[in-house]
This record gives sequence, structure tokens and C-alpha cells, in this order.
Amino acid sequence: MERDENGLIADNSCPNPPFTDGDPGSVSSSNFFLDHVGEVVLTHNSDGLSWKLVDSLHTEEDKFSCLRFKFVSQSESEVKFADVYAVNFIGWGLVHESSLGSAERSVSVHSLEMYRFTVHVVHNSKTQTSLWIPSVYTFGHKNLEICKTWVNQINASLLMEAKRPKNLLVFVHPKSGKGHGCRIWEAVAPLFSQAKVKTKVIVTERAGHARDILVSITNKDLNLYDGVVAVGGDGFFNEILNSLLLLRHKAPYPPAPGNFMHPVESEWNISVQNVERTVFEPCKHNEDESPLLTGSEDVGPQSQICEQDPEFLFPNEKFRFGIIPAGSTDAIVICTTGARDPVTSALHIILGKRVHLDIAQVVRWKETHASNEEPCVRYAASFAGYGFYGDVITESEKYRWMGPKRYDYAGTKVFLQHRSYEAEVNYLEIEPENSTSGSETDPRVSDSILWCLPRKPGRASCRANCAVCNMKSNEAMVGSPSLARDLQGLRWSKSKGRFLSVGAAIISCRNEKAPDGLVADAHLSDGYLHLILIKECPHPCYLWHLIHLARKGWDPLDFNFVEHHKTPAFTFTSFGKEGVWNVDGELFRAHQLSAQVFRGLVSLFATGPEA
Ligand SMILES: Nc1ncnc2c1ncn2[C@@H]1O[C@H](COP(=O)(O)OP(=O)(O)OP(=O)(O)O)[C@@H](O)[C@H]1O
Repeated sequence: MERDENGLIADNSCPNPPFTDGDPGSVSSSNFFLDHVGEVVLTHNSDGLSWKLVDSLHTEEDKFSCLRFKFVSQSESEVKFADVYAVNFIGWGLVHESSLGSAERSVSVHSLEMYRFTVHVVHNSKTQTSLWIPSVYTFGHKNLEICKTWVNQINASLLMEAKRPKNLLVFVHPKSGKGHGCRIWEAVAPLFSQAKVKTKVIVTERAGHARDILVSITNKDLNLYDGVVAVGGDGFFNEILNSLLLLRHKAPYPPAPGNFMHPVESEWNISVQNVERTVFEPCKHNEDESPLLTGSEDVGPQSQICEQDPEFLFPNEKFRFGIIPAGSTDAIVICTTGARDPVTSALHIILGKRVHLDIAQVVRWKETHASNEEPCVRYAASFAGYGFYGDVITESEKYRWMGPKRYDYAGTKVFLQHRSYEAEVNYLEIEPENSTSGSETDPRVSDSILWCLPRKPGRASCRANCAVCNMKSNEAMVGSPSLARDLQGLRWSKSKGRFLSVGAAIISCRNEKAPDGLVADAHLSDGYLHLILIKECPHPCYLWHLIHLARKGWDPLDFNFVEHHKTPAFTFTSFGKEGVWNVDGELFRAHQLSAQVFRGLVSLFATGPEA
């Protein structure tokens, strides 16, 4: 076999010189050694790289080798730039050329020294498509210039790929979940370095640390980042989300309980100026760690920052949120990536994926029956729940040292108590066919078997490029309150009685304990939440509901004691002295509250789960 001075086979069938015109989109080819494969003709196309093994073998045995190589190369002969997350020149070193020995047909490996560059690519796992696996191709050439030119050209092509982040603010919660937050970040950090994504990393020292940093950061500084990444659980993400939205999302509140029967327009006439007067103040309660907004206080220092700075408001097309799962439940990551895998999440972030996420604005009007305070806002990305859910979070806080197991323990304890709570829930009815028509407004039938929402066959669950989430016509625009579009022709319905729980699922809330989630067909950004009311029922029935929740393919909502309403807004009043809510896994005391959905208010570095 004849080789030229670069160690490559003289190959007249590959006339193309390496890049000549400097255009990363043009087609160019060069011969390279592909590590562990052999000599290939590498081609740079407009949308990716492809390569073919050079057919250099001539003997009968070599034909076998050649066929074998072709088979290998055919299955791995191209990568799209959309899947390439890094290309790096790695200098002089060994490249291994595999070939089959002629007699025994055993694999032998020859090594050659040359200049090399690596192309880092994402593949879908064959067994679980939502799982992303990084792989690397090492190409070698004796000529330094050729190697560097290719690296530059590929990098130029990657720069043209849509909206990849360059600078990220990363918060790591070291004690999240089983306490592996730092280790999880250390495992994925090299992916960010390879991809040349700069990260400013802050390891939190206490609850509220991320919040304190984010509420004092100026808009100018925040604008330096393409997004913020939480390495932690749903509760930690919620802290970060609230820290940004409470100051940087301006919108009127949803109707307060009791006010909803008035025309909704009157609520919406609250001027944005009023909302701008809101200030940040730490919550008075130990459990409520997040800062809260009140409606009538003096303008605080953070608000002044907003005035002096260039504006930074949500919705924000450029700025995205990322989550690298390290928590106890990680429902948001599972619902938005289809996997609970730090590497997959890191790759979603690096490749600049984007999915819009509905956010619920939850407003507490009264903390206890007797209290008389200003409204207080909290944002939720996945779930807000009262009754059973509030009790579990209250109980589990006592056993934080147990790690994720605290939820099993607290859940069992609360389940055995089988408490129910008297309350009134009002919700905007948007889709009569989606709930048991008329039953909610008619007290004579509200306790009947008509409560249940029969499982609707053919309902699509949310997937990457979901048609429902992408639908624009007649729907609220991204970032706008879903309630706003429902001013005309819609009515408020009421459900009153004793409830084991009142839950509002903004997304499906899929997790390892509930493989289909609470609401299997909830969408990431359709502008609705799913109100799930579990009426008082015999203990075994509730157990049966929980068992359904834990089984794949079983419907936990298909019971006559369960009401399910898809709605953009609801109000809640407890008839007890106080009430405890669980908002994204964090405790929130509220006796009276209301909530509304903002369609796709924030963007996440994710695609939605793959089919
Ligand atoms: N260094 C820290 N020490 C203690 N608590 C912290 C620290 N950093 C953040 N926190 C708080 O811990 C809470 C829970 O965080 P996280 O969600 O990551 O944990 P988790 O174990 O998954 O719990 P959850 O089930 O709520 O998701 C958050 O409210 C966050 O504010």
C-alpha cells in the first residue's frame, strides 16, 4: 500500500482539496485517519460531516476486511451539525487504524502518530430514545494546517447552528436529592468545557442563597448570560424561577376568590403601573423561604435596580432556564427531556434546545382565616397542591435528613391519617367536553357519579415538537395570561365540599413514582393547568387511586370521586382556619388563593420528551 508523505494513501478518487474558499457551508473533502476505523475521505457538507472508508485493500481476505469496514462505516458515516456539540484540536498523538488479520480474521490495531482533532456528537440511546449519549470521533492528519483548517471550518458551521448558549450562570445545590449535587455537576462540567460554553458556577451554602444572588443581580449583569442552570431538584429550580420572575414579570393578578363572578375584564384593568410598585420582601415564615411580592409597600432597592438598568423582563426570547437533575423527584426534567439523566440535560443545554413552559402565577390573598395582608405571589412550573399534598410536604420537611425516602415515609403517614378538608374551588370552564358537563355548577349532581372524567381515548401526550403546544391560532400568545383570551363566553364553575386534595398540575408531573404522571396528557405550553379535585371518599378508594397513580398505563383520574378540569385559572378558599399548599415541592401557606397560567412564559433548554 503506497502512502504519501502525510501517511495517507495516494487516492486519485478523491480529487477535492481541503477547504479553499473559506465558506463553511461549501462541500469540501480531505483524507483523514478516523481513530479505530482507518483511512476515510471526510466531507464537509452544508449540514454536517460524512465520511467513507478508503477502499484500499486488494486481496480476497482484504475484500472481507473491506466489506466489514464498509459495513461499519455505513452505519456511522455521517453526523449533522445539529448533533455536534464540540470540535477540538487535540494536537499530536496516536491514531489507531484497525484492520482484520488475513488468516485468523482477528482484529489487529496499527497506531500512527499525527495531528488530531475530535468531533463530539450526540446520539440517541437505542433502547431509550430520550436518553442522549455523547460520543467522539477522532480524526488525524500529518499536516497541522489541514487539521486546524478543518477545526476552524467545523467551528464556523457550529456557530451558525441555532442559538447555542455561550455564557451560563450555574447554581449547584450540593445537598439536593441524595446529596450528590456537586458530583453531578463535576460529571457534566467537562461537556460544557469541550463545547466552550462558559459557566459561572455558584455552589449554594444555604436555602435562599441562589435567590439572594438573583434578586440583587442587575439587569445588565443578567444580560451577560444566555440562561441560568439549576443543578438540583424541582424545589431548587422553583427558587431560581421565582427569584427571577417576581421582579421581572409584570402582570395583573388573577381574580381573587369571590371576585371571579364579576366580569373578568375588571380584574384585567389593573394597570401595569400598579404592578410595578410591587417590592420584594422575604417571607415572614420560616417555611416559606422564597421572597414574596406585596402590592402596596414602598419601592425597594431591587426595584430601583430595575429602573436604572436596561430592561430585563419575562417573557424573554433570549434567556433560558436549564435544569440538571440532582433532586428527589425531578419531575420537571422528566417531563421536558423524557429522561432523568444529567448528561442528557447537559447536552440539551449545550445544543441550545428550546421548549416553552407554562408557568402558573399563584397568588395568596389570605394566609389564615383571620389574616388581612397584601397579596403574595409565587410561581409554579409543575404543580401546586393542597390537602394531602400540603400535608406530605409539611411532614416530609421534618425528615429532610432521610433524603428522597422522606417522601415515602411522610406520604404513608399522611395517607394513614386520611384527612379531608372543606373548601370551595372555582375555575374557569373552557372545554365543556373535557369535564363532566354541568355537574360542577349543579350541586344536585356534583356528588354523583358524573364527577369522574372518563379517560378520553386518543388524547395526545406532549412530545418534542408538540402540535398542541405549537398551535397559535385562537390561542393565547406565548407569555400572555391564558385567562386573557377567555374573557368572552366562558363561565366560572364551582366545586364545594370536603376534599382529600386539591391539585393543579401545570405539566404531566411524570416521575419515577408516577410513570404517566398525574395527568398523562398535560402539555408543556398549551396555556392550561389541570385541576384535580379528590373528593372525600373511603380509604380503600383513595388507596386504589394512589395505586393507579403509581402504575404505567393506569388512569388515576378515572374515578367517581375525582374531578378533572382543564382550565386557565381557578380560585380556592379553605373553610378551615388555615391551609397548606405544596408549590413545586415547596411549602406555601394559603387559606385563600387564586392561580392563573401564563402560556409558555419561560423557555427551557430542552426539547420535550422524544416519542
Ligand atoms: N446549600 C443548601 N443547603 C440547604 N438547602 C438548600 C441549599 N441550596 C438550596 N437549598 C434549598 O433546598 C430546597 C430543596 O432543593 P431541591 O429541590 O434541590 O432538593 P430535593 O431534595 O430534590 O427536594 P425537592 O423534592 O423539593 O425537589 C430548595 O428550596 C432550596 O432553596
